[in-house]
Amino acid sequence: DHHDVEVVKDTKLDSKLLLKRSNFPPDFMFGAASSAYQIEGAHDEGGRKPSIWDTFCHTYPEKIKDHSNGDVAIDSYHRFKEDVKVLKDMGADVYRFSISWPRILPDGRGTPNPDGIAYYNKLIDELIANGIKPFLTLFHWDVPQALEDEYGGFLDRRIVDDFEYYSKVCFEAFGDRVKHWITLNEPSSFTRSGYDSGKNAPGRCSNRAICSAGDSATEPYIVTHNMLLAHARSVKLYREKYQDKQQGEIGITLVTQWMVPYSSSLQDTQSRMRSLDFAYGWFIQPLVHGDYPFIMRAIARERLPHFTEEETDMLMGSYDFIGINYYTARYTQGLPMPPNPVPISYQNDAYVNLLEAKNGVPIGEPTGTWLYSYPQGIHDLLVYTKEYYNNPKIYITENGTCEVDSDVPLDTALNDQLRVKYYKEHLQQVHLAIRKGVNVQGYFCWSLMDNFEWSNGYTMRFGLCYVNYKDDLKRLPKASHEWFTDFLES
Ligand SMILES: OC[C@@H]1[C@@H](O)[C@H](O)[C@@H](O)c2nnnn21
Repeated sequence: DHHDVEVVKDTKLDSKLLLKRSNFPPDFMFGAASSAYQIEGAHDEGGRKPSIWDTFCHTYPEKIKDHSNGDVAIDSYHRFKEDVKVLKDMGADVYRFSISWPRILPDGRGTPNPDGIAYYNKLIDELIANGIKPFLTLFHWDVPQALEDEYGGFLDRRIVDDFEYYSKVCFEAFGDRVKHWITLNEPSSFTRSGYDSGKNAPGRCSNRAICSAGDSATEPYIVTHNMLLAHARSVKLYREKYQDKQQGEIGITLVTQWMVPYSSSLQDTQSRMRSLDFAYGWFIQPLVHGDYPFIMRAIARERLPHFTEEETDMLMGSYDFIGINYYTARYTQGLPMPPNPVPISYQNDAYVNLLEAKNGVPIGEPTGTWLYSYPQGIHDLLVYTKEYYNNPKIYITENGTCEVDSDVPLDTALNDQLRVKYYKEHLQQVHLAIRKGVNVQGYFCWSLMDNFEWSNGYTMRFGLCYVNYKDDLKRLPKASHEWFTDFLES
């Protein structure tokens, strides 16, 4: 009756009004995220030696859309004080950034580089002096080239010891002031793009037209196994040697697109779960329940490594929080599985078509890139994680959208109303998930500034701030930066 309609209307209206910072839990942390190779530059300064991304961009410039690289990036190595001021003026509580492993340990191991330690100490001290808590990612894809040369990086079990030592150096150097640690950023993206499709460093895959070496049917599973073990050893070290004294927390950042069945057919609904298991369960299932998803064991069989009992004990529960990166969604269409499947690739093992549109209608608001805005997906992924994976403490360690770089006038480029809309709609969905009991305690925009977008170079802009690549990398706030500043005061 009339009253009910009013209630429904008010509730709907309410969700719009609710979007105030003060309607999030009082200790909920808001901020922005970045990563070393994408922002620092100074690729051969201060003792830093190449990572696999330096090598990848210099060796295969044609694999980067604009043939660019991170040699200079947005020069945050020299401008970090300016970056911190942008965060401070915005009212950010936290800033997530990553440490460049080959800046701390130029040869991947051995004596720490004092200039590298000094740089991150200056950045951490600048953040704390401005009342901003640092969230540190130890690994955001930049494997030291020295370790890639010596034993193939994450393809070899030896990297577990080297990653543990690198973690130790960072816990020792920064742990007195850094209370939030993330071991790995998106191991699935690193594995899939580096060893299955080959489109990112180190550029390995089965297709010899794209990659000079690699095996998409086996290497993704080996690399992921070593990444999970490296993560678990780093957490074990922190808990045994540093956590009591330093009182910090440690976790991992995972990512998945949200998956929506293309139709209500059994084949498509099953393919939705299979896609989530292959993309997300590959990591969160071992971390929470101690082994890979059953469907992966059933399909990948002998190509999927096993954990020893000791490794399972070390892995299960090896997180104080789960970081979740969310951007977009896909429709899933199940593919028939042949009676005697021939191993081709990790991607093929999932027997799914991921589709960006249905009957010509995109799954979400398009951006001209792989990213379609599907706000409900962040809510669904959060509720799914709560229900299937023991209701962990969660930080949204990345969420954001992009525009394709173009020659539009500067004031047009700065008026990023699509990003304002994206943040409003996704924050509303995060708030709804919190109201449903999901234990989300922080949210990081990707990204603070436009920066080097991996194989898309500088052609995709994700920043709350515009970086003028044609005018000394000047930082200019976009409309979304203004909106977020107002939101953080609301
Ligand atoms: O593509 C935009 C961003 C990258 O810039 C980040 O480095 C990466 O962690 C990520 N994962 N998903 N989306 N992203």
